[in-house]
Amino acid sequence: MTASLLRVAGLTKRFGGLVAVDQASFDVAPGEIVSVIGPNGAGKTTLFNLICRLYSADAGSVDFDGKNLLAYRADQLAGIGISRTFQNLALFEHGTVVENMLVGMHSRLKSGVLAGAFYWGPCQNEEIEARKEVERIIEFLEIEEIRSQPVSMLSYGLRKRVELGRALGTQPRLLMLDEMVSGMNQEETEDIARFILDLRDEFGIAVLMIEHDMNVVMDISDKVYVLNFGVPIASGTPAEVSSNPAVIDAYLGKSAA
Ligand SMILES: Nc1ncnc2c1ncn2[C@@H]1O[C@H](COP(=O)(O)OP(=O)(O)OP(=O)(O)O)[C@@H](O)[C@H]1O
Repeated sequence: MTASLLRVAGLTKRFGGLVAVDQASFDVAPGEIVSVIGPNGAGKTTLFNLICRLYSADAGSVDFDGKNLLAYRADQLAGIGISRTFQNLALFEHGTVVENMLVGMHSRLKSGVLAGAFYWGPCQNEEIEARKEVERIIEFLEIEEIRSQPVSMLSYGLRKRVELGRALGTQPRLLMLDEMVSGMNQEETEDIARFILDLRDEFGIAVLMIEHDMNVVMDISDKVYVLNFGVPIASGTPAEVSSNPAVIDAYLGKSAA
């Protein structure tokens, strides 16, 4: 049996009378790509926000690498190996590609703000290491040519790639991607799908992603977890889930079945 990196058990969130996530339970193994899918309002973003500690859970547990994740604050997650992108781009618009990536990395650098301001001793070494790491990520994501451009000048697809790069800057073991390819054209989508596979294959990074693009989900996921009205209705390989009658009903409606 593969040890799990992330284990979600019975995770529940209520907003007043609405149960937005109702006893979600699933595992992500090291180096595994797991997609969370479901129709609009199914509870996917709420599930992500629970795992990322933006919301507190009403019931259930989340363990990451054997640690009780619910005991951590959102700002501590990068330090223990979890990184996330957001549905809406969250970049520093006037900064260059390199600057945006460095901002992401500073959350995990150990030197204090004062040392950073004066570029002292250990801080100087960390800064050099951070810049080397940024260069590795830039090469991996094939964005050398735009490294000095302000993010505001870039196409949507390239901005998303920069956001992915920034998330990688914290050297995560689990990367959480929220609708990474929404709004992308086919070529941009295929590029991102390839990068996600390479992240797993080359660096062993596990990926938990919310994704509406079913081609991407079916092509690259090891496992798929399906929510509908907050309730888990299926989990399994892409082939198992796509032939599951409950999933077909949830997406197409019973009348189409
Ligand atoms: N902060 C909140 N307060 C009250 N209700 C909320 C809140 N956040 C989400 N909800 C409700 O919880 C349910 C699940 O929403 P959620 O955004 O998690 O779904 P989703 O699957 O991510 O949807 P989408 O695919 O449209 O992004 C919805 O009915 C939504 O209206």
